[in-house]
Amino acid sequence: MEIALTKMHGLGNDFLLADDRNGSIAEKLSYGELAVKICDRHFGIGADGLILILPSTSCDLGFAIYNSDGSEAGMCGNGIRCFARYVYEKTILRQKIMTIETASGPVVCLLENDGEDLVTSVRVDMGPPRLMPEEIPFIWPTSEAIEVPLKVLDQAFQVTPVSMGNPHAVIFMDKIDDIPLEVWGPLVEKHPAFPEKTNVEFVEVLSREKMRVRVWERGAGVTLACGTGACAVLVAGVLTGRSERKAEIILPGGSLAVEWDERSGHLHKRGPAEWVFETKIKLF
Ligand SMILES: N[C@H](CCC[C@H](N)C(=O)O)C(=O)O
Repeated sequence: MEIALTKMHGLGNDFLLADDRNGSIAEKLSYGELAVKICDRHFGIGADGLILILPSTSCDLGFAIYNSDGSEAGMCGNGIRCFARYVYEKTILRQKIMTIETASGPVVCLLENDGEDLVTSVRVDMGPPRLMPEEIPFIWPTSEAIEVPLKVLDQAFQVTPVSMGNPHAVIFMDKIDDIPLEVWGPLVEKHPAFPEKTNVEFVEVLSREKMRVRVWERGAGVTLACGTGACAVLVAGVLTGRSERKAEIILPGGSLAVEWDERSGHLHKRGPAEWVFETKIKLF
């Protein structure tokens, strides 16, 4: 079976995109199986995840995201920008404002471009944060969980759980450069308080408008950036009194401008989406 794949990235958070609007891939193998095969950085092409372009009866198009471990996620902030640029420049959907159906609800993207009609950045209305423990999900006895204790090894982290359609555990620290991310990350990701596991963001506050983040992603491990994570960090920064509602979120792969709009309650973020290469693979 031959599959056309396009590699793109958003701040180094890299994805393989496949157009399966006709369902020809899904007929042969599950998207989770395909993700595991092609995202492996040694036995496959290598990526943090697989993104599918799908039909939709309620929105302009459908979007699905599978992590490199084959698990499906409800949303992907960097991936949706790549998706929007892909469908626009491949003339699948030649409109600058598009509504995309995702597993966690509709998302609106606005394409920005230079004179040559090449997309230079994408603004995304990411919708509202979900903060009730049962929405995240996070096992907690009360309706509010802001900076609550989470025991991991000899650490008692203060966690602010936030969902952007996928779960995030935001942990503020004085310094993040020397933390054992590959030790703490998976322990928080798989902590029993998060029944569907969680993405993990360790945050260093530089000012009320600037925060630095290191990310351990659910189902993917260390990534250079996480768009939903950047939104979750801003929400946690506001809820804990550390940040304004508009801030620069600095990730290892680059920065995202994120705003928690007071009027709508929605998160808005703006960032790049880059092409890497196109290929066709034969799966054996
Ligand atoms: N690993 C995430 C999905 C990818 C999200 C991330 N790449 C982003 O840009 O938001 C999860 O399992 O919820």
